[in-house]
Amino acid sequence: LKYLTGFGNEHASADPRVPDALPVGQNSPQKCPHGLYAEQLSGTAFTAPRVQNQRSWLYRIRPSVIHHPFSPKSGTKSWTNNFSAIPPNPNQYRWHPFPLPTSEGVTFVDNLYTVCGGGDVISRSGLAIHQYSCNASMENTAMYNSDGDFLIVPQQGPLEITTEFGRLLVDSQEIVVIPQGIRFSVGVRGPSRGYILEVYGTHFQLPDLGPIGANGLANARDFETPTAWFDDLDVEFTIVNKYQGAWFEAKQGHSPFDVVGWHGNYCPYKYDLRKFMVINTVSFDHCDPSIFTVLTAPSVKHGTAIADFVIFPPRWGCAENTFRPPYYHRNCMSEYMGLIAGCYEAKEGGFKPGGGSLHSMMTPHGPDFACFEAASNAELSPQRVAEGTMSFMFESSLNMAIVPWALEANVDKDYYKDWQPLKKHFSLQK
Ligand SMILES: O=C(O)Cc1cc(O)ccc1O
Ligand SMILES: [Fe+2]
Repeated sequence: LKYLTGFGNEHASADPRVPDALPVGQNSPQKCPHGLYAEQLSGTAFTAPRVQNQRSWLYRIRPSVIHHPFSPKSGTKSWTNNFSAIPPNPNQYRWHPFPLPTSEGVTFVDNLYTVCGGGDVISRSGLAIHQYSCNASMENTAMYNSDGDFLIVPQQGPLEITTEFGRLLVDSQEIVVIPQGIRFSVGVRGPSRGYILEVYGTHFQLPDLGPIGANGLANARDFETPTAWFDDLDVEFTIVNKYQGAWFEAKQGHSPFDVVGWHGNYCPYKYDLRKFMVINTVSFDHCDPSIFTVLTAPSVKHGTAIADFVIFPPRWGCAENTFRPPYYHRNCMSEYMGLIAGCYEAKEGGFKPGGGSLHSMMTPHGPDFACFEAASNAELSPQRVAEGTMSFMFESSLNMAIVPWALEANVDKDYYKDWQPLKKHFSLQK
């Protein structure tokens, strides 16, 4: 697969079978090349400031409008975007790895599972955190989200994603962003599992680098957008739509992946987390995890995100006279964590790949007992931190509610015991 590189670029792409598919010098000629239809997909208000404005023009065999009416889709009982009526729960939560399907033929769209979230889709500000697990490819089915953007983090199994903009292969240790409204279909090669961060009313952007300078963290050139690819299939297709947190489906007589060429800056993209340029202390103390921000979905309050996507990649630890793992802390933000591979530096046990944890607003957390004792007594030579690891955090300025089913299923009921053995080391003698 070929990709176009760069974050937020104004791209143009035509399927190599029809290299002159794009109109020249204008978006909407009286007749488009090759009898294609022009269709604009807007990702921001028409009048959004130029630096934020996002839209793409799609040149397709048929416009998206040719479909039958939507009716409610069944089988989505573990999904919600409505967090307003859920009883609050301030406890530390940890979940065992999310189970893989136990029967055959389970597709991505069939097995989506909400864990927690906050804000709301109607007033267009908020987030939701979900998991998926599946073992079959979506056939003649496409989905799109009217409510917001999906940032998908595969933990096990590569995803073969077909979109209106072309095809992407997204393996574990990579992430993909499918912005609001873009139709896509997910293929898998076997049992597959991962996490989804959904944000509404905002889009992901690269964080400012401030004094770091012009380079570093996730470099813009490492983001990859698909190149145009179309199929011309006159077969029955199901279009699945999530709208105001509810799932619908509609039939149409052709493939929605019929975009022969497109141009614009509103498109899906993927990023390989192993390309992240890690910045950290070379003197002393533990830096705040904001140094590991890959993407941020800003709120209207500057510097305060609806959600940050933060990773903890392998790196060197060399801080002197320092307790090197994460500090104990209480945060005015909500922190959901997941583990893609390996072991997380603040936990010696219990937190497993495919699992998750939530430390809600002001809920205390930090290294478990074994981690504290080991790191307090470790020799402070330069050390690789957690070779082969990749964990992440979805950090939000919103207060999140845990959905009722995630308070029951898969919960590690012993999580609080991680900290109970922490000893009193205090002594009046220095
Ligand atoms: O809670 C966590 O493990 C995430 C985290 C990591 C870190 O290095 C500093 C603060 C923080 O919240
Ligand atoms: Fe934390």
